[in-house]
Amino acid sequence: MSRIYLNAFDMACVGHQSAGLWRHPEDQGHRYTDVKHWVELAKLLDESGFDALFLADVLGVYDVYNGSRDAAVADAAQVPVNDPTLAVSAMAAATERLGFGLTVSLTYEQPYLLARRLSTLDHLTDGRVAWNIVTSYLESAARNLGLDGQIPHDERYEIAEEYVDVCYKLWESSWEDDAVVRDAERGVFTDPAKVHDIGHKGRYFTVPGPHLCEPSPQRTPVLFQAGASPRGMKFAASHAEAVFVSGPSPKVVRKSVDRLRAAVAERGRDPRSVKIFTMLTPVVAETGELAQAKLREYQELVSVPGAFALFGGWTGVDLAELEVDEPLTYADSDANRSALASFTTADRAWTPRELAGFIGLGGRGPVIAGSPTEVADELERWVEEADVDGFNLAYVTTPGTFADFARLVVPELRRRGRVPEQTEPSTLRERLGFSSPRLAAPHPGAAYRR
Ligand SMILES: Cc1cc2nc3c(=O)[nH]c(=O)nc-3n(C[C@H](O)[C@H](O)[C@H](O)COP(=O)(O)O)c2cc1C
Repeated sequence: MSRIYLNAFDMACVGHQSAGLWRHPEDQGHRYTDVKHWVELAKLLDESGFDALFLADVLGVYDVYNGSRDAAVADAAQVPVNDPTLAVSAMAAATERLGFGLTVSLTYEQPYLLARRLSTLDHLTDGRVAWNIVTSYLESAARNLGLDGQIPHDERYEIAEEYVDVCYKLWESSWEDDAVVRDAERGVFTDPAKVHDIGHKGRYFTVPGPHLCEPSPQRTPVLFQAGASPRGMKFAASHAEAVFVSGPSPKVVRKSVDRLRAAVAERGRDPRSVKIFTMLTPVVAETGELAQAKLREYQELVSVPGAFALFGGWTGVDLAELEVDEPLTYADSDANRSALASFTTADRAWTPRELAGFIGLGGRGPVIAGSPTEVADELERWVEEADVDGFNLAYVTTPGTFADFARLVVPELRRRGRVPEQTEPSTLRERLGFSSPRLAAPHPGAAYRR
């Protein structure tokens, strides 16, 4: 019986994937500015057996729907949004096992800075950090970060290839393991002979010097990737140790998973070593009837404009320009291509009316409502049919969705041997099944190790 990995999927904002649900009396999303909110959530997840808290991020507002940001702003649809990385140290100090998957776009920040930030967090979390490598998708982000518009989709991945190369050099090869000697007698804290310049001069980046940080427990954080266009998948096949995908059905997700595992194998890596997570929103109660009643209550609070604002940002498609029963068509854009493909070419073309009923709760992934056994059955079906290793569980209300899942579904998954009893503290890489805290060959980053 294979293990099912569980991440809680959240964002440093009020409304993440379920637009309008901030109006639910139990929702605590508005406390995203309170560090205690994050610490309480981290403790809940840590104590109940979640593997990681996975935090999404965007660097712009969603302003495609109706050509305006008003719907997103009014509905708190991923705006206001704070920096996701800053509460992590506080959460790490209050937990021992929980990993932290941090989405940071590489499109608008120099690798030298990001490598330092992630090394710092790897130190402060005792090796429990993952970097979700994304290249962004919002025009509004590009414009506010000094560009006229987005860098073309595939070129962003070309930049990404060089970007991670710089990071590997900084993380893996700049400081030798025994560089820090702390020899008080000789007056040497770090042996200068064991700190090396990386001497990187490439097409996009120049970094002559050494990394600013001494080696952290994992050196390179666990590398997640999210982006499943053909170019995105090529990138993932080389670099990702874990991949985050999404889709409305196991059939749609399975297509991406098969392509991805085949591409990983082509690069000489074990396709099963790459852990694949898909997005899913659980609505669970003691009985199936209670769960269905809860679902109906949630559905009444969905904001369709808020949901369409999110969809517009993800895909670049303004649903206001379509008739309500007009099927969507696929066209390449500089937004998130796999998001649009999953509602057009991957299976069938959805209409705005259908999307309104689907993405309002749980965004681009499915909502599974039921009793603990029904939800566990569905998770097992997804694992089987989509061939995924785990889930990024999105919330309808926070922390309510996570607390219900922890109380009702985790014990059921444990009974089925899908989730282990509380494990010993370890690095996140080891928790995800790798034998060492460090990147393992044949990962390209491991080649830089001295
Ligand atoms: C499931 C999933 C989640 C994603 N989450 C984020 C995110 O939180 N922030 C972000 O900037 N991009 C995110 N992305 C998109 C990536 O930025 C990606 O590099 C870019 O949109 C191109 O995606 P594509 O290769 O699927 O076209 C996500 C993509 C997927 C498939």
